[in-house]
Amino acid sequence: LRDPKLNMPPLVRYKIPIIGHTFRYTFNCEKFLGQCRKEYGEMFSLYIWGRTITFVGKEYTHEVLSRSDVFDFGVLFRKMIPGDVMYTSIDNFGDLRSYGKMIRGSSISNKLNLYTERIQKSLYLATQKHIGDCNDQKVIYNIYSAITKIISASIANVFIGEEESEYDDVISTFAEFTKDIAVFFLIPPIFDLIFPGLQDFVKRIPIRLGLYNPVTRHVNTLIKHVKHQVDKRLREKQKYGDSWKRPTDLLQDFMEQKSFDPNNINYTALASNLSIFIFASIHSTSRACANVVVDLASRPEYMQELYEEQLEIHKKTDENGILPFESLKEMKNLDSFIRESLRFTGDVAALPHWVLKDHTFSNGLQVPKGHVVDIYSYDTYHDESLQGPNPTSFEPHRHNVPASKVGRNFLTFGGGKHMCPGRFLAINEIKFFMHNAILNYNIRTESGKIEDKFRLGPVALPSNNGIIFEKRAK
Ligand code: HEM
Repeated sequence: LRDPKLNMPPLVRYKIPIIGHTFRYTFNCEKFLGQCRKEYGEMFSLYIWGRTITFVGKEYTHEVLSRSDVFDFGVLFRKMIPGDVMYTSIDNFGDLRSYGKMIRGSSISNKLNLYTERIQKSLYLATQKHIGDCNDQKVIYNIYSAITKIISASIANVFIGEEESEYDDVISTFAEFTKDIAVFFLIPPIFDLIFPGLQDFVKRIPIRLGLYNPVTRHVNTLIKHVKHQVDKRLREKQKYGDSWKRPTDLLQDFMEQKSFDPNNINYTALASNLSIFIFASIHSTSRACANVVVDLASRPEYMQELYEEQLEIHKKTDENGILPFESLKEMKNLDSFIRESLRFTGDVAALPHWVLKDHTFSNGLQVPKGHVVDIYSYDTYHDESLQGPNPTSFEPHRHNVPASKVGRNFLTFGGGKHMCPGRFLAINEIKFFMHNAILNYNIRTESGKIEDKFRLGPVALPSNNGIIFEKRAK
Protein backbone atom coordinates (compact mmCIF):
# COMPACT_ATOMS: atom_id res chain seq x y z
CA LEU A 1 0.00 0.00 0.00
CA ARG A 2 2.77 2.45 0.87
CA ASP A 3 5.88 3.47 -0.97
CA PRO A 4 8.59 3.51 1.76
CA LYS A 5 10.75 5.95 -0.22
CA LEU A 6 8.04 8.61 -0.34
CA ASN A 7 6.59 10.85 2.33
CA MET A 8 3.01 9.91 1.48
CA PRO A 9 -0.17 11.43 2.96
CA PRO A 10 -1.37 9.64 6.15
CA LEU A 11 -3.42 6.50 5.60
CA VAL A 12 -6.57 6.60 7.71
CA ARG A 13 -6.69 3.67 10.16
CA TYR A 14 -8.97 0.74 9.28
CA LYS A 15 -9.92 -2.50 10.97
CA ILE A 16 -10.89 -5.04 8.30
CA PRO A 17 -8.13 -6.03 5.88
CA ILE A 18 -9.03 -6.02 2.15
CA ILE A 19 -12.29 -4.18 2.80
CA GLY A 20 -10.48 -1.22 4.33
CA HIS A 21 -12.63 1.93 4.16
CA THR A 22 -14.82 0.66 1.31
CA PHE A 23 -18.11 0.42 3.23
CA ARG A 24 -17.85 3.66 5.15
CA TYR A 25 -16.90 5.48 1.95
CA THR A 26 -19.73 3.90 -0.05
CA PHE A 27 -22.54 4.20 2.50
CA ASN A 28 -21.66 7.19 4.64
CA CYS A 29 -19.28 9.21 2.53
CA GLU A 30 -20.16 12.73 3.63
CA LYS A 31 -19.79 12.06 7.34
CA PHE A 32 -16.81 9.74 6.99
CA LEU A 33 -14.70 12.15 4.91
CA GLY A 34 -15.64 14.94 7.34
CA GLN A 35 -14.25 12.85 10.23
CA CYS A 36 -11.07 12.01 8.28
CA ARG A 37 -10.52 15.68 7.46
CA LYS A 38 -10.89 16.61 11.13
CA GLU A 39 -8.52 13.93 12.34
CA TYR A 40 -5.92 13.79 9.56
CA GLY A 41 -5.93 17.27 8.04
CA GLU A 42 -6.06 18.58 4.49
CA MET A 43 -4.66 15.48 2.79
CA PHE A 44 -5.28 11.82 3.70
CA SER A 45 -5.52 8.44 2.01
CA LEU A 46 -8.24 5.82 2.17
CA TYR A 47 -8.20 2.18 1.15
CA ILE A 48 -11.25 1.71 -1.10
CA TRP A 49 -12.06 -1.20 -3.42
CA GLY A 50 -8.53 -2.53 -3.23
CA ARG A 51 -6.80 0.76 -4.02
CA THR A 52 -5.29 3.57 -1.96
CA ILE A 53 -6.78 6.91 -2.94
CA THR A 54 -5.56 10.23 -1.63
CA PHE A 55 -8.14 12.94 -0.98
CA VAL A 56 -7.08 16.54 -1.09
CA GLY A 57 -8.93 19.31 0.72
CA LYS A 58 -9.42 22.93 -0.28
CA GLU A 59 -5.75 23.88 0.24
CA TYR A 60 -4.41 21.56 -2.48
CA THR A 61 -7.35 21.22 -4.85
CA HIS A 62 -6.05 23.95 -7.09
CA GLU A 63 -2.62 22.31 -7.22
CA VAL A 64 -4.25 19.18 -8.65
CA LEU A 65 -6.45 21.01 -11.15
CA SER A 66 -3.73 23.33 -12.41
CA ARG A 67 -0.99 20.69 -12.88
CA SER A 68 -2.34 18.83 -15.90
CA ASP A 69 1.22 17.55 -16.55
CA VAL A 70 0.94 15.55 -13.28
CA PHE A 71 -2.75 14.88 -12.66
CA ASP A 72 -4.99 13.44 -15.37
CA PHE A 73 -8.71 12.79 -15.23
CA GLY A 74 -8.75 11.05 -18.65
CA VAL A 75 -6.68 8.00 -17.64
CA LEU A 76 -9.25 7.00 -15.02
CA PHE A 77 -12.09 7.78 -17.41
CA ARG A 78 -10.50 5.30 -19.85
CA LYS A 79 -10.19 2.67 -17.11
CA MET A 80 -13.74 3.10 -15.83
CA ILE A 81 -15.40 3.06 -19.25
CA PRO A 82 -14.16 0.34 -21.58
CA GLY A 83 -14.24 2.61 -24.64
CA ASP A 84 -11.18 0.89 -26.11
CA VAL A 85 -13.29 -2.22 -26.73
CA MET A 86 -16.75 -0.63 -27.11
CA TYR A 87 -15.65 1.62 -29.96
CA THR A 88 -14.02 0.04 -32.96
CA SER A 89 -13.40 3.17 -35.03
CA ILE A 90 -11.72 5.67 -32.75
CA ASP A 91 -8.29 5.30 -31.27
CA ASN A 92 -8.30 8.37 -29.02
CA PHE A 93 -11.02 7.23 -26.61
CA GLY A 94 -10.64 8.98 -23.27
CA ASP A 95 -8.25 11.60 -24.61
CA LEU A 96 -10.15 14.41 -22.92
CA ARG A 97 -7.57 16.90 -24.14
CA SER A 98 -8.60 16.26 -27.75
CA TYR A 99 -12.32 16.37 -26.87
CA GLY A 100 -11.76 19.67 -25.09
CA LYS A 101 -9.97 21.00 -28.16
CA MET A 102 -12.82 19.95 -30.46
CA ILE A 103 -15.38 21.75 -28.28
CA ARG A 104 -13.23 24.83 -27.67
CA GLY A 105 -12.78 25.27 -31.44
CA SER A 106 -16.49 24.82 -32.14
CA SER A 107 -19.51 27.10 -32.29
CA ILE A 108 -20.70 25.63 -28.95
CA SER A 109 -17.88 27.42 -27.23
CA ASN A 110 -17.62 30.68 -29.09
CA LYS A 111 -20.75 31.31 -31.17
CA LEU A 112 -23.54 30.29 -28.82
CA ASN A 113 -25.61 33.32 -29.87
CA LEU A 114 -26.28 31.49 -33.17
CA TYR A 115 -28.32 28.93 -31.27
CA THR A 116 -30.50 31.30 -29.23
CA GLU A 117 -33.71 30.78 -31.13
CA ARG A 118 -33.33 27.06 -31.68
CA ILE A 119 -32.51 26.30 -28.06
CA GLN A 120 -35.56 28.21 -26.87
CA LYS A 121 -37.92 26.64 -29.39
CA SER A 122 -36.77 23.09 -28.78
CA LEU A 123 -36.82 23.52 -25.00
CA TYR A 124 -40.32 24.98 -25.16
CA LEU A 125 -41.71 22.19 -27.36
CA ALA A 126 -40.07 19.45 -25.28
CA THR A 127 -41.35 21.04 -22.05
CA GLN A 128 -44.87 21.04 -23.48
CA LYS A 129 -44.45 17.35 -24.30
CA HIS A 130 -42.92 16.15 -21.05
CA ILE A 131 -44.41 18.53 -18.47
CA GLY A 132 -47.40 19.97 -20.34
CA ASP A 133 -49.79 22.81 -19.54
CA CYS A 134 -50.55 21.56 -16.03
CA ASN A 135 -54.03 23.13 -16.00
CA ASP A 136 -54.67 20.47 -13.39
CA GLN A 137 -51.71 20.12 -11.11
CA LYS A 138 -49.26 17.43 -12.17
CA VAL A 139 -46.89 15.51 -9.91
CA ILE A 140 -43.64 14.38 -11.53
CA TYR A 141 -41.83 11.69 -9.58
CA ASN A 142 -38.62 11.35 -11.53
CA ILE A 143 -37.87 14.92 -12.45
CA TYR A 144 -34.34 14.02 -13.60
CA SER A 145 -35.76 11.69 -16.25
CA ALA A 146 -38.28 14.29 -17.54
CA ILE A 147 -35.60 17.00 -17.68
CA THR A 148 -33.18 14.62 -19.44
CA LYS A 149 -35.68 14.21 -22.27
CA ILE A 150 -36.19 17.98 -22.51
CA ILE A 151 -32.46 18.79 -22.47
CA SER A 152 -31.78 15.96 -24.95
CA ALA A 153 -34.14 17.50 -27.52
CA SER A 154 -32.39 20.81 -27.30
CA ILE A 155 -28.79 19.56 -27.23
CA ALA A 156 -29.53 17.16 -30.12
CA ASN A 157 -30.61 20.19 -32.13
CA VAL A 158 -27.29 21.91 -31.39
CA PHE A 159 -25.15 18.81 -31.97
CA ILE A 160 -26.68 17.07 -34.99
CA GLY A 161 -28.85 19.81 -36.48
CA GLU A 162 -32.45 20.89 -36.72
CA GLU A 163 -33.50 18.25 -39.23
CA GLU A 164 -32.16 15.06 -37.64
CA SER A 165 -33.14 16.13 -34.12
CA GLU A 166 -36.78 15.83 -35.22
CA TYR A 167 -36.45 12.03 -35.13
CA ASP A 168 -37.54 10.15 -32.01
CA ASP A 169 -34.74 7.59 -32.28
CA VAL A 170 -32.16 10.41 -32.17
CA ILE A 171 -33.70 11.93 -29.05
CA SER A 172 -33.89 8.51 -27.40
CA THR A 173 -30.21 7.97 -28.07
CA PHE A 174 -29.33 11.35 -26.57
CA ALA A 175 -31.52 10.68 -23.53
CA GLU A 176 -30.53 7.04 -22.92
CA PHE A 177 -26.88 6.83 -23.92
CA THR A 178 -25.41 7.89 -20.57
CA LYS A 179 -27.82 5.70 -18.59
CA ASP A 180 -26.78 2.67 -20.66
CA ILE A 181 -23.08 3.36 -20.14
CA ALA A 182 -23.59 4.06 -16.43
CA VAL A 183 -23.71 0.33 -15.79
CA PHE A 184 -19.90 0.44 -15.75
CA PHE A 185 -19.97 2.95 -12.90
CA LEU A 186 -22.77 1.31 -10.95
CA ILE A 187 -21.42 -2.24 -10.63
CA PRO A 188 -19.30 -2.19 -7.47
CA PRO A 189 -15.69 -3.05 -8.39
CA ILE A 190 -15.63 -6.21 -6.26
CA PHE A 191 -12.97 -7.89 -8.44
CA ASP A 192 -10.59 -5.08 -7.51
CA LEU A 193 -10.69 -6.43 -3.94
CA ILE A 194 -9.02 -9.60 -5.27
CA PHE A 195 -6.49 -7.73 -7.40
CA PRO A 196 -6.41 -4.00 -8.23
CA GLY A 197 -7.38 -3.49 -11.88
CA LEU A 198 -9.05 -6.92 -12.23
CA GLN A 199 -12.48 -5.28 -12.54
CA ASP A 200 -11.30 -3.33 -15.61
CA PHE A 201 -10.29 -6.62 -17.21
CA VAL A 202 -13.51 -8.45 -16.27
CA LYS A 203 -15.87 -5.76 -17.53
CA ARG A 204 -14.25 -5.93 -20.96
CA ILE A 205 -14.91 -9.67 -21.32
CA PRO A 206 -18.61 -9.59 -22.41
CA ILE A 207 -17.81 -6.82 -24.89
CA ARG A 208 -14.82 -8.67 -26.34
CA LEU A 209 -16.95 -11.83 -26.65
CA GLY A 210 -19.64 -9.84 -28.46
CA LEU A 211 -22.22 -10.60 -25.75
CA TYR A 212 -22.99 -7.05 -24.66
CA ASN A 213 -22.04 -3.63 -25.91
CA PRO A 214 -24.16 -0.72 -24.67
CA VAL A 215 -22.95 1.72 -27.31
CA THR A 216 -23.72 -0.36 -30.44
CA ARG A 217 -27.44 0.47 -30.69
CA HIS A 218 -26.85 4.17 -30.13
CA VAL A 219 -23.87 4.50 -32.44
CA ASN A 220 -25.85 2.71 -35.18
CA THR A 221 -28.68 5.23 -34.78
CA LEU A 222 -26.19 8.08 -34.96
CA ILE A 223 -24.42 6.60 -38.00
CA LYS A 224 -27.73 6.45 -39.89
CA HIS A 225 -28.55 10.10 -39.19
CA VAL A 226 -25.00 11.42 -39.50
CA LYS A 227 -24.63 9.72 -42.89
CA HIS A 228 -27.91 11.16 -44.13
CA GLN A 229 -26.96 14.65 -43.04
CA VAL A 230 -23.31 14.62 -44.13
CA ASP A 231 -24.11 13.27 -47.61
CA LYS A 232 -26.92 15.78 -48.02
CA ARG A 233 -24.74 18.69 -46.99
CA LEU A 234 -21.90 17.71 -49.31
CA ARG A 235 -24.34 17.31 -52.23
CA GLU A 236 -26.07 20.61 -51.59
CA LYS A 237 -22.82 22.48 -51.07
CA GLN A 238 -21.63 21.30 -54.45
CA LYS A 239 -24.93 22.10 -56.13
CA TYR A 240 -25.48 25.59 -54.71
CA GLY A 241 -21.87 26.77 -54.41
CA ASP A 242 -21.60 30.23 -52.85
CA SER A 243 -25.34 30.51 -52.28
CA TRP A 244 -25.32 27.36 -50.06
CA LYS A 245 -26.52 28.18 -46.57
CA ARG A 246 -24.09 26.66 -44.07
CA PRO A 247 -25.94 24.76 -41.32
CA THR A 248 -24.89 25.68 -37.79
CA ASP A 249 -24.26 22.74 -35.48
CA LEU A 250 -21.51 20.65 -33.98
CA LEU A 251 -21.69 18.14 -36.84
CA GLN A 252 -20.90 20.89 -39.36
CA ASP A 253 -18.02 22.05 -37.15
CA PHE A 254 -16.66 18.48 -37.26
CA MET A 255 -17.04 18.43 -41.05
CA GLU A 256 -14.84 21.49 -41.29
CA GLN A 257 -12.00 20.09 -39.23
CA LYS A 258 -8.71 19.35 -41.00
CA SER A 259 -9.06 15.64 -40.30
CA PHE A 260 -12.37 15.40 -42.22
CA ASP A 261 -11.83 13.97 -45.70
CA PRO A 262 -14.99 14.25 -47.88
CA ASN A 263 -13.61 11.54 -50.18
CA ASN A 264 -13.10 9.04 -47.40
CA ILE A 265 -15.70 9.65 -44.74
CA ASN A 266 -15.55 7.59 -41.58
CA TYR A 267 -19.20 7.81 -40.48
CA THR A 268 -18.62 5.45 -37.59
CA ALA A 269 -15.89 7.68 -36.18
CA LEU A 270 -18.07 10.78 -36.57
CA ALA A 271 -20.97 9.05 -34.80
CA SER A 272 -18.69 7.67 -32.08
CA ASN A 273 -17.23 11.10 -31.36
CA LEU A 274 -20.73 12.57 -31.20
CA SER A 275 -21.71 9.89 -28.69
CA ILE A 276 -18.80 10.89 -26.46
CA PHE A 277 -20.05 14.46 -26.43
CA ILE A 278 -23.53 13.17 -25.62
CA PHE A 279 -21.97 11.42 -22.64
CA ALA A 280 -20.19 14.61 -21.54
CA SER A 281 -23.18 16.90 -21.91
CA ILE A 282 -26.58 15.31 -21.33
CA HIS A 283 -26.37 13.80 -17.86
CA SER A 284 -24.33 16.70 -16.45
CA THR A 285 -26.67 19.38 -17.80
CA SER A 286 -29.85 17.46 -16.98
CA ARG A 287 -28.72 16.70 -13.44
CA ALA A 288 -27.84 20.36 -12.89
CA CYS A 289 -31.16 21.53 -14.34
CA ALA A 290 -33.19 19.01 -12.33
CA ASN A 291 -31.35 20.14 -9.19
CA VAL A 292 -32.31 23.76 -9.92
CA VAL A 293 -35.97 22.72 -10.28
CA VAL A 294 -35.93 20.70 -7.04
CA ASP A 295 -34.04 23.44 -5.17
CA LEU A 296 -36.63 26.00 -6.25
CA ALA A 297 -39.57 23.68 -5.55
CA SER A 298 -38.07 23.13 -2.09
CA ARG A 299 -37.86 26.89 -1.45
CA PRO A 300 -41.00 28.43 -2.99
CA GLU A 301 -40.29 31.65 -1.04
CA TYR A 302 -37.83 32.61 -3.84
CA MET A 303 -40.37 32.07 -6.60
CA GLN A 304 -41.92 35.54 -6.62
CA GLU A 305 -38.70 37.50 -7.06
CA LEU A 306 -37.54 35.16 -9.82
CA TYR A 307 -40.96 35.48 -11.46
CA GLU A 308 -40.78 39.27 -11.40
CA GLU A 309 -37.28 39.24 -12.92
CA GLN A 310 -38.29 36.83 -15.69
CA LEU A 311 -41.51 38.73 -16.38
CA GLU A 312 -39.53 41.93 -16.92
CA ILE A 313 -37.08 40.12 -19.21
CA HIS A 314 -39.96 38.48 -21.07
CA LYS A 315 -41.00 41.91 -22.38
CA LYS A 316 -37.98 41.70 -24.69
CA THR A 317 -39.29 38.72 -26.63
CA ASP A 318 -39.93 39.19 -30.35
CA GLU A 319 -43.25 38.45 -32.08
CA ASN A 320 -42.43 34.70 -31.99
CA GLY A 321 -41.87 34.74 -28.25
CA ILE A 322 -38.06 34.43 -28.59
CA LEU A 323 -35.72 36.21 -26.21
CA PRO A 324 -32.58 37.87 -27.56
CA PHE A 325 -29.25 36.28 -26.56
CA GLU A 326 -28.35 39.37 -24.51
CA SER A 327 -31.28 38.80 -22.16
CA LEU A 328 -29.40 35.86 -20.61
CA LYS A 329 -27.06 38.37 -18.97
CA GLU A 330 -30.00 40.19 -17.40
CA MET A 331 -31.20 37.07 -15.55
CA LYS A 332 -29.08 38.03 -12.55
CA ASN A 333 -31.19 36.53 -9.75
CA LEU A 334 -31.76 33.35 -11.72
CA ASP A 335 -28.04 33.09 -12.52
CA SER A 336 -27.13 33.40 -8.85
CA PHE A 337 -29.80 30.81 -7.94
CA ILE A 338 -28.34 28.40 -10.52
CA ARG A 339 -24.79 28.93 -9.22
CA GLU A 340 -25.95 28.23 -5.69
CA SER A 341 -27.72 25.09 -6.89
CA LEU A 342 -24.53 23.97 -8.66
CA ARG A 343 -22.58 24.64 -5.47
CA PHE A 344 -25.14 22.46 -3.67
CA THR A 345 -24.91 19.59 -6.18
CA GLY A 346 -24.04 17.38 -3.24
CA ASP A 347 -21.02 15.52 -4.60
CA VAL A 348 -18.56 14.86 -1.80
CA ALA A 349 -15.67 13.97 -4.11
CA ALA A 350 -16.11 13.51 -7.82
CA LEU A 351 -13.03 14.33 -9.85
CA PRO A 352 -10.48 11.54 -9.41
CA HIS A 353 -7.16 12.12 -11.16
CA TRP A 354 -4.45 9.66 -12.14
CA VAL A 355 -0.92 10.65 -11.12
CA LEU A 356 1.25 10.67 -14.28
CA LYS A 357 4.61 11.09 -12.48
CA ASP A 358 5.86 11.22 -8.88
CA HIS A 359 4.77 14.50 -7.34
CA THR A 360 5.65 16.47 -4.24
CA PHE A 361 2.87 18.75 -3.03
CA SER A 362 3.73 22.20 -1.73
CA ASN A 363 3.29 20.86 1.84
CA GLY A 364 6.03 18.28 1.19
CA LEU A 365 3.71 15.24 1.01
CA GLN A 366 4.34 12.98 -1.95
CA VAL A 367 2.33 10.74 -4.28
CA PRO A 368 3.85 8.22 -6.69
CA LYS A 369 3.17 7.72 -10.38
CA GLY A 370 0.09 5.51 -10.88
CA HIS A 371 -1.59 6.71 -7.67
CA VAL A 372 -5.12 8.18 -7.60
CA VAL A 373 -5.82 11.62 -6.13
CA ASP A 374 -9.41 12.74 -5.70
CA ILE A 375 -10.73 16.19 -4.96
CA TYR A 376 -12.66 16.49 -1.73
CA SER A 377 -14.97 19.17 -3.10
CA TYR A 378 -17.20 19.26 -0.02
CA ASP A 379 -14.29 20.80 1.82
CA THR A 380 -14.15 23.74 -0.61
CA TYR A 381 -17.92 24.19 -0.69
CA HIS A 382 -18.28 24.19 3.08
CA ASP A 383 -15.51 26.62 3.87
CA GLU A 384 -16.51 30.05 5.13
CA SER A 385 -13.40 31.83 3.89
CA LEU A 386 -14.14 30.61 0.34
CA GLN A 387 -17.95 30.72 0.30
CA GLY A 388 -18.84 33.53 2.64
CA PRO A 389 -21.05 33.32 5.76
CA ASN A 390 -23.16 30.20 6.40
CA PRO A 391 -21.52 28.04 3.72
CA THR A 392 -23.75 25.06 4.55
CA SER A 393 -27.00 26.92 3.91
CA PHE A 394 -28.60 27.46 0.49
CA GLU A 395 -28.51 31.19 -0.18
CA PRO A 396 -29.51 32.14 -3.70
CA HIS A 397 -28.18 35.71 -3.41
CA ARG A 398 -24.73 34.54 -2.41
CA HIS A 399 -23.08 35.07 -5.80
CA ASN A 400 -22.13 38.09 -7.83
CA VAL A 401 -20.22 36.32 -10.57
CA PRO A 402 -21.77 34.31 -13.44
CA ALA A 403 -22.79 30.70 -12.85
CA SER A 404 -20.28 29.56 -15.49
CA LYS A 405 -17.28 31.19 -13.80
CA VAL A 406 -14.69 28.73 -12.55
CA GLY A 407 -12.56 29.62 -9.54
CA ARG A 408 -10.83 28.33 -6.43
CA ASN A 409 -14.15 28.44 -4.59
CA PHE A 410 -16.20 26.86 -7.41
CA LEU A 411 -15.20 23.42 -8.69
CA THR A 412 -18.35 22.22 -10.44
CA PHE A 413 -16.78 22.68 -13.88
CA GLY A 414 -13.29 21.54 -12.83
CA GLY A 415 -10.41 23.94 -13.28
CA GLY A 416 -7.10 24.67 -14.98
CA LYS A 417 -6.49 23.82 -18.63
CA HIS A 418 -9.22 21.19 -18.66
CA MET A 419 -12.07 23.17 -17.18
CA CYS A 420 -15.33 22.25 -18.85
CA PRO A 421 -15.65 23.88 -22.29
CA GLY A 422 -19.38 23.09 -22.45
CA ARG A 423 -20.33 25.10 -19.37
CA PHE A 424 -21.68 28.09 -21.29
CA LEU A 425 -24.01 25.88 -23.32
CA ALA A 426 -25.11 24.09 -20.13
CA ILE A 427 -25.91 27.32 -18.26
CA ASN A 428 -27.75 28.81 -21.24
CA GLU A 429 -29.87 25.67 -21.53
CA ILE A 430 -30.77 25.82 -17.85
CA LYS A 431 -31.58 29.54 -17.97
CA PHE A 432 -33.83 29.31 -21.01
CA PHE A 433 -35.59 26.28 -19.52
CA MET A 434 -36.08 27.99 -16.16
CA HIS A 435 -37.28 31.22 -17.79
CA ASN A 436 -40.20 29.30 -19.25
CA ALA A 437 -40.81 27.17 -16.19
CA ILE A 438 -40.90 30.16 -13.82
CA LEU A 439 -43.29 32.09 -16.06
CA ASN A 440 -45.64 29.19 -16.65
CA TYR A 441 -45.77 27.12 -13.49
CA ASN A 442 -45.96 27.25 -9.75
CA ILE A 443 -43.52 24.61 -8.59
CA ARG A 444 -43.35 22.99 -5.15
CA THR A 445 -42.42 19.71 -3.54
CA GLU A 446 -45.20 17.21 -2.87
CA SER A 447 -43.82 16.68 0.63
CA GLY A 448 -43.89 20.43 1.34
CA LYS A 449 -40.31 20.06 2.59
CA ILE A 450 -36.81 20.63 1.26
CA GLU A 451 -35.97 17.55 -0.80
CA ASP A 452 -32.53 16.16 -0.08
CA LYS A 453 -30.33 14.56 -2.74
CA PHE A 454 -30.21 10.84 -3.38
CA ARG A 455 -26.69 9.69 -2.46
CA LEU A 456 -24.61 7.04 -4.17
CA GLY A 457 -21.20 6.88 -2.49
CA PRO A 458 -19.46 10.21 -3.11
CA VAL A 459 -21.92 11.43 -5.74
CA ALA A 460 -25.47 12.74 -5.44
CA LEU A 461 -28.50 12.77 -7.73
CA PRO A 462 -31.72 14.83 -7.67
CA SER A 463 -34.43 13.40 -5.46
CA ASN A 464 -37.09 11.16 -7.05
CA ASN A 465 -39.81 12.45 -4.75
CA GLY A 466 -42.79 14.24 -6.25
CA ILE A 467 -42.49 17.76 -7.68
CA ILE A 468 -45.81 19.52 -8.26
CA PHE A 469 -46.25 21.65 -11.38
CA GLU A 470 -49.33 23.82 -11.55
CA LYS A 471 -50.26 26.36 -14.22
CA ARG A 472 -49.49 29.84 -12.95
CA ALA A 473 -52.39 32.27 -12.94
CA LYS A 474 -51.39 35.24 -15.12
C1 HEM B 1 -23.80 21.43 -15.84
C2 HEM B 1 -23.23 20.76 -16.83
C3 HEM B 1 -21.79 20.33 -16.85
C4 HEM B 1 -20.95 20.05 -15.81
C5 HEM B 1 -21.25 20.12 -14.31
C6 HEM B 1 -19.67 19.67 -16.38
C7 HEM B 1 -18.55 19.35 -15.63
C8 HEM B 1 -17.32 19.04 -16.17
C9 HEM B 1 -16.14 18.76 -15.39
C10 HEM B 1 -16.08 18.72 -13.87
C11 HEM B 1 -15.14 18.50 -16.26
C12 HEM B 1 -13.69 18.10 -15.90
C13 HEM B 1 -12.87 19.36 -15.84
C14 HEM B 1 -11.45 19.13 -15.36
O1 HEM B 1 -10.83 18.10 -15.68
O2 HEM B 1 -10.96 20.00 -14.66
C15 HEM B 1 -15.67 18.63 -17.59
C16 HEM B 1 -14.95 18.44 -18.74
C17 HEM B 1 -15.50 18.45 -20.01
N1 HEM B 1 -16.80 18.78 -20.35
FE1 HEM B 1 -18.24 19.34 -19.06
N2 HEM B 1 -19.78 19.68 -17.74
C18 HEM B 1 -21.04 20.09 -18.07
C19 HEM B 1 -21.55 20.27 -19.35
C20 HEM B 1 -20.87 19.99 -20.52
C21 HEM B 1 -21.41 20.16 -21.84
C22 HEM B 1 -22.80 20.71 -22.18
C23 HEM B 1 -20.44 19.78 -22.72
C24 HEM B 1 -20.59 19.83 -24.21
C25 HEM B 1 -20.08 19.03 -25.04
C26 HEM B 1 -19.27 19.37 -21.94
C27 HEM B 1 -18.07 18.92 -22.45
C28 HEM B 1 -16.93 18.67 -21.71
C29 HEM B 1 -15.65 18.25 -22.29
C30 HEM B 1 -15.37 18.03 -23.77
C31 HEM B 1 -14.75 18.13 -21.22
C32 HEM B 1 -13.27 17.71 -21.29
C33 HEM B 1 -12.42 18.99 -21.35
C34 HEM B 1 -10.92 18.77 -21.29
O3 HEM B 1 -10.48 17.79 -20.69
O4 HEM B 1 -10.18 19.60 -21.85
N3 HEM B 1 -19.58 19.52 -20.61
N4 HEM B 1 -17.01 18.96 -17.52
